[in-house]
Amino acid sequence: MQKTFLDIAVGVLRCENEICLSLRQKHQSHADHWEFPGGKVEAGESIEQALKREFIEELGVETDNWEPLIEIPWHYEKVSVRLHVYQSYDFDGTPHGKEGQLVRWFNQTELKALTFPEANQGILSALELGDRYAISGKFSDVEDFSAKLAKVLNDGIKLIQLRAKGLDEAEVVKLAQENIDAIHQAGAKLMLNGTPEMLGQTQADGIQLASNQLFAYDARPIAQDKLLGASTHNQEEVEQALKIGADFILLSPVLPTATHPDMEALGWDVFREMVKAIPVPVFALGGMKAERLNQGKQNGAQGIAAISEFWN
Ligand SMILES: Nc1nc2c([nH]c(=O)n2[C@@H]2O[C@H](COP(=O)(O)OP(=O)(O)OP(=O)(O)O)[C@@H](O)[C@H]2O)c(=O)[nH]1
Repeated sequence: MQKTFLDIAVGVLRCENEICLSLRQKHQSHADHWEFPGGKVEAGESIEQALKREFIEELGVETDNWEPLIEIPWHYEKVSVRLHVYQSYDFDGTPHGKEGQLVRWFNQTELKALTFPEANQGILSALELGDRYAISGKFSDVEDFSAKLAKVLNDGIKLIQLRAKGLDEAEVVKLAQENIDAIHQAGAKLMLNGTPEMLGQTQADGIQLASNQLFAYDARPIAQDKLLGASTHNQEEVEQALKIGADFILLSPVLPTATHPDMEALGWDVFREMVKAIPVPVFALGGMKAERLNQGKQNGAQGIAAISEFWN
């Protein structure tokens, strides 16, 4: 039976590096869990109207300029919710708990140690990941790799996947270690296209599992404080990725691509419908150009991923 979702407007209110949270109260579901303020969207209301109303009612602040961050469908035992998560830096007044709830500002690192309702994992990932994901392409030698990487970092890209099909595992590990400081100094994160064992030998931030690796696991194969990316092409792979606790998903090919000419492109309509059912950030891959970023976001993507567009 198709379950109906309750539409919930959820607001990530930001001030410089900090985010405003409130603590759910004893009489509520998820008591003593932190949450991003918000609540049920009333009939006839837009998400933005619901957010403005909730922030006045619950926190006593006027807010404006809400921008979509991520949409999260989630089935709790007694209720199914669709969290429409928006963010804004624009508010007037000092947020305070008008309904007796504790309200506090936290920086992004502190968020990781807090207890949230389960559905919020995808919000935390969306806040952590940027909107461009660069995948390494061809390089002639180690110097060439570092030069191409420097350009990616200089372009402000914060998420990079080391994918080097011609190298063996030890060489990939070595390449990762040689470049990790430059990546971290630029405030970026490195994903290894490889195995959990390889991750353990480096200071990389996570692994990107290829679609055919996803089925080798029954549960999350790496620690919670590392990032698990999953590469997928269809519904079955997406479900497996979620089963093993992927923090984010790459879905491809969205558009026809020269690197995989044999694969039929999903197209934006199918991509958008699939993303609607996925509770973690999804990057669009396949035929992506920088100018497609907005189109990707309008179709529900966290952002776009590409090899040739970013690595040259
Ligand atoms: N505002 C907010 N709601 C969230 C978050 N995460 C999350 O799963 N939810 C869920 O979305 C619903 C929010 O609805 P609500 O805010 O109108 O409900 P409520 O406080 O009266 O709590 P209730 O669930 O006890 O009815 C709850 O089921 C809540 O657990 C979040 O970060 N912020």
